[in-house]
Amino acid sequence: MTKLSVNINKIATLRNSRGGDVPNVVEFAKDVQRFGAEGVTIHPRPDERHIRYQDARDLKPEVYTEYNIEGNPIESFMNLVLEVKPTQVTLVPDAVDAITSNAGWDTIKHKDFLVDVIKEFQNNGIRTSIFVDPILEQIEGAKATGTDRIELYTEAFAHQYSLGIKDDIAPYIESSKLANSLGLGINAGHDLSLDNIQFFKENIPGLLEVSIGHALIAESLYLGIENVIQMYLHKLK
Ligand SMILES: CC(=O)[C@@H](O)[C@H](O)COP(=O)(O)O
Ligand SMILES: NCC(=O)COP(=O)(O)O
Repeated sequence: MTKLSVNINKIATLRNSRGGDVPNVVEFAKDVQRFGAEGVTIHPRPDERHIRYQDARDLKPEVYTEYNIEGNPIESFMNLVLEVKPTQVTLVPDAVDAITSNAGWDTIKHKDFLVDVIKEFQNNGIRTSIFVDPILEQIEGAKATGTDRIELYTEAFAHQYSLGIKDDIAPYIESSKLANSLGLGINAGHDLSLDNIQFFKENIPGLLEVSIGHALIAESLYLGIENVIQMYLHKLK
């Protein structure tokens, strides 16, 4: 069974665009769990352009499913995660000015750094996952860091799938088989959607969790807009 963790970054983006508290990210997190989501993911970035560090703290008492915090383990992020103690931390090597995550770790080059950081989180009872491209050497390198899980970076798969090219699932299948044989748990994320999720899930053995944000929020708008328009029209009669 694969758990769905809803990434609520985009709810914070919308809230921040008006400076108030609409939509409220904590209420949204409570709702997605009430509707069946099995986890809540946030990715606080250093510029706090969407999720703020204070959101991470405010969410803690309300996330009773899996709480997953993603980010680059710079000092401020590490302190935040060690304070909040989520279920899982997902380490992502993104640059401060990155528009969104755009690469997995080089687990070989950054092995010593990752070993130290991962140990620190695990010693505090926090499960670790590291964001990786579907490259066999990088999966072996991930194993050597001591991480509990990997998160497969699915942007390349999603892009090819949207063009009708399904063969690019192959490196993800090979990487998953290797991860399973090494005892690494497998998560996946980035640009997964209603369109591609079933194909991805059916092909990846041992997929434990997917975190989905951008497409899921856009799909919620598309699928919810008719209902809301009807409600306005009713009030305007
Ligand atoms: C690691 C990953 O793929 C997601 O966290 C994604 O990067 C979402 O972050 P943004 O919402 O800032 O694009
Ligand atoms: N880890 C991936 C994630 O949380 C959401 O990525 P996306 O669906 O916003 O691309």
